[in-house]
Amino acid sequence: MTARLLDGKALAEKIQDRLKVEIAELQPDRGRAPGLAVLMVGDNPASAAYVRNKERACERLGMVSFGQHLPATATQAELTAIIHQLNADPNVDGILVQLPLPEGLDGNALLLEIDPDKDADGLHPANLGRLVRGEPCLRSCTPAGVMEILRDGGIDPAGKKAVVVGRSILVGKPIALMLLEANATVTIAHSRTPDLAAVCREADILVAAVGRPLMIGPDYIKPGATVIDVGINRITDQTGKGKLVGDVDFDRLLDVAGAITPVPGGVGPMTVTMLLANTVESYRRRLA
Ligand SMILES: Nc1nc(=O)c2c([nH]1)NC[C@@H]1CN(c3ccc(C(=O)N[C@@H](CCC(=O)O)C(=O)O)cc3)C=[N+]21
Repeated sequence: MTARLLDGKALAEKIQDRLKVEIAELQPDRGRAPGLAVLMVGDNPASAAYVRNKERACERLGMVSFGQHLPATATQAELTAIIHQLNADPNVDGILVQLPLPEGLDGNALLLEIDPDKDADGLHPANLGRLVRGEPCLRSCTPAGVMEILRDGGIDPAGKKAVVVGRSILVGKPIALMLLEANATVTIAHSRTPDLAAVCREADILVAAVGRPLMIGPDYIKPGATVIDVGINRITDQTGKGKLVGDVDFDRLLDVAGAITPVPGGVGPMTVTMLLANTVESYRRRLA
C-alpha cells in the first residue's frame, strides 16, 4: 500500500485562485481592495522570508499589503500605537504581528490590542473564545488549513478517532476544537503522555504538531490512517545540506499511512492561504 498524498500546495493554489476571482467580483462595489497589514519587527531572516511570501501572495490576488517593518529597537508603546492606527484605518481588513518578536517585546500584549475583527491570524483571545463556543469567527490559520486539507481530501472526521500531538495555542488546542466540531472523538496527547506511540496508533486521523523533526515513525501509525504533519523543522542532513522536514518520518510512513501530507508542500502553504482567506472574509464583512 502506498499512502495517498494530500497536496497542500496544490490546494493552496486552487483556493488562492478562487480568492482572486472573489476579490475581483467584490471590488467594484467597494472601490478599494482588501488590505492586509503585516507588522514585522527586527530582522529574523526566516520571518523576513515569510513576510515576503505573504506580501507577494497579496499582490498576486489583488490585495493591498501594508508592510510595517520596524527595527528591533522599537518599543512596546510604538508598536501599540501602530496597531491602534491600523485598527482605525478603513483600508485595513487584516492585521498580523509576525512572530517571534525580538527579546523584550511582549507579543501576547500586542495581540490583545488588535481589533478582533481584523485579527487575520485568528489568535486574539476573543476569536479563540468564539471558537470554543462554536461561533463564527476569524479562525487560526494553521488549524483552519488542516481542516481544508481534510475536506478537500474527502476525509470526514465525523465518528473517527483523532489524536492531536501537541497542545500549543497556535495549533494543538484549536485544531482539537475544530476536529471536535466536525464530530471526531478527539484526544490531545503531548510530551507527558505515557506510551505516546500506543495512543497515536488508535488514531484514524493523526495530527502531529510538536516541533520535533521526524519524531513520528511507523510504530505510531494505525495502518491506513490519515497523517497530517504540521511540523516545519530546518535540519542539516548527512551531507551538511540544510533541509526542511516535518514532525513525521514521511518516507517510512508511506507504506503504512492511508493518506499523508508532505513537508514542504503540505500544511505550510495552507497557513498562508488561510491568512489571505481570513482577510478577504473580514473585508466581506466590512462591505456588508
Ligand atoms: N503572526 C504569525 N503568523 C504566522 O502564521 C506565523 C508567524 N507569525 N511566524 C512564523 C510562523 C511560521 N509560518 C509558516 C507559514 C508557512 C510556511 C510555508 O509555507 N512553508 C513551506 C516551505 C517554505 C520554505 O521552503 O521555507 C512549506 O511548508 O511548503 C512555513 C511557516 C507562519 N507563521
